[in-house]
Amino acid sequence: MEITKMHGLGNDFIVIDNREGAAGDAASLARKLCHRRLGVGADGLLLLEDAEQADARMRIINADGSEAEMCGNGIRCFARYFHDRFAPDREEYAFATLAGIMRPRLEMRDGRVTGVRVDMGAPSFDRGAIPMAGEGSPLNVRLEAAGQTVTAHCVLMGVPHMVVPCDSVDDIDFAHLGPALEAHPQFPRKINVNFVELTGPNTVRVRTWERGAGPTMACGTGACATAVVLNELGLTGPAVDIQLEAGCMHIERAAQTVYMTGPAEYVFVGELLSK
Ligand SMILES: N[C@@H](CCC[C@H](N)C(=O)O)C(=O)O
Repeated sequence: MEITKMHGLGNDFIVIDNREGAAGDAASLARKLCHRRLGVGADGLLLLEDAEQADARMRIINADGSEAEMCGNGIRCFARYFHDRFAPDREEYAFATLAGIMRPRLEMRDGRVTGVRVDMGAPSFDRGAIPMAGEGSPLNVRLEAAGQTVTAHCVLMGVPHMVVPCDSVDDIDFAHLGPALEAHPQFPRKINVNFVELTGPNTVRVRTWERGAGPTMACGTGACATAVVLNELGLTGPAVDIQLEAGCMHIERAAQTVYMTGPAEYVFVGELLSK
């Protein structure tokens, strides 16, 4: 079976053409291949499947085998993969995901893909949609986790996200707070956790602890969630640069949607000898 390793700002994926069911039991394949020592190493699997009302379906299986509704960095990689293999004459695609249809557009220079801009759809502050137990606005929640009290702002951006502003993302107890908040009992389907630090009027550093994958180098839906929440709180304008260890993602909040722009890179194409 052919596998393609790709990444978006270090959030890494193994892409598999699963139109003929090559992946088999996707959860156990993800756990095996994503393992950093016993497998290839990745934050998740991206499976390409047929879709009726879109160019293709993208499924995202986290490293722990759980299936997520959407993946921002993943869809940029998926768009580049789809372009190179199936539709090199086009630059815009519609991909079905569990969070609805996503519309990436490739940015090209001299015939090369330099980035991908994606219409990520509308954020939701509906408690039931996130989903989140209790009452009141998800935009201002106090939570007890890992012996600390945390003020969090929650939003559904295809997948559930919590945004936790802090003075410095380097000084938080990431290793304990991340998993404790991810699995906090108030979130029945768990949640992605973004610790965010404003570094300028419209620039933000983000450290994400992902549901089903733990610490990742970047999170596309997390970057969108961060931009939406900070804008909603009046702390930034509608467009922000999200600063990550491996580079930058640009997020723009529009009236009914959010646009994410960032890179999508290949690591290698290889053959898996046994599942
Ligand atoms: N890395 C992703 C999000 C992947 C899904 C997430 N782990 C979840 O389970 O919600 C991104 O770039 O958006």
